[in-house]
Amino acid sequence: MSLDWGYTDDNGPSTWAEKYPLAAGARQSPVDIDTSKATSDNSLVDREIDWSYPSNCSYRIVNTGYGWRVDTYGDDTALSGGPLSEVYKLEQFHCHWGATNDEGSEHTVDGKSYAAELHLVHWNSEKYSSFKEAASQPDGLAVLGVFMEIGNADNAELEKIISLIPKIIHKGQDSQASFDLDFGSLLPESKHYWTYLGSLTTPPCNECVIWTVFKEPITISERQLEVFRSLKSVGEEDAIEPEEGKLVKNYRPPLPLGNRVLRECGP
Ligand SMILES: CCCSc1c(F)c(F)c(S(=O)(=O)NC)c(F)c1F
Ligand SMILES: [Zn+2]
Repeated sequence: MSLDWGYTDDNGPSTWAEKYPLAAGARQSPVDIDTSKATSDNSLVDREIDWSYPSNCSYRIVNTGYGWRVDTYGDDTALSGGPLSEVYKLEQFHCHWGATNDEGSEHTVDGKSYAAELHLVHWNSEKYSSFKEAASQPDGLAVLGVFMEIGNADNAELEKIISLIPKIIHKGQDSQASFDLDFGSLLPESKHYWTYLGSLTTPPCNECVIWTVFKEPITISERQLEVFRSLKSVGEEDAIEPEEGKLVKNYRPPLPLGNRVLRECGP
């Protein structure tokens, strides 16, 4: 069964606008972060970006066919400050990666790619009554982007998620788990970031995201990244060869920033 969209030559990012016209919009993500174009904004410093996540929660991890996604039950989560005028709740987090370690992030910095990029997706629960409604509004979602670079050691917090991946190798499989997750360890120590107005980086590419991309990467080991690449984009019932259907990459290359403002907080 052919996918409506994906990351192969036949259905990849260059074809998305044929079925998802928003993908051709002027407020698309990701972008290349040209650091020479970033402008400092004291209002970002005055209202420090702040988050609160539970240390222990039950989560659902699912193979979407485009990667893994951890659904959080965001009642006692909160993201505020920085570029945000309201309080946002965490809906889910997921990751984008490439076939080799020299590609994989969606945002790039002065043309440099990282090996992967973690996205924590929040929705404006102060203004809107559901995630679905928020995803259709220009200030509906707030996504934290965290670059991931290869390190020698495993990332202990990510390992709690990665250990569940063998249970969701095929599209549509999911696993319920209750574990302590220190979200703080999934975010860099430095709160320095770039921010701009953008979109979902996957179809339907709604232009509903206030992006906050942290300057400091976190680390992931090569072994952990290989586990990501073992996920399959097809269901267990799809009879294919063992090496076929592997999700070796799921990133969208950068789109033009155009006349959008790119602001930064911190050097
Ligand atoms: C209607 C959206 C379904 S939830 C979702 C998602 F599945 C996704 F992949 C991204 S992303 O664009 O890839 N990363 C920021 C999102 F932002 C999301 F909100
Ligand atoms: Zn994403």
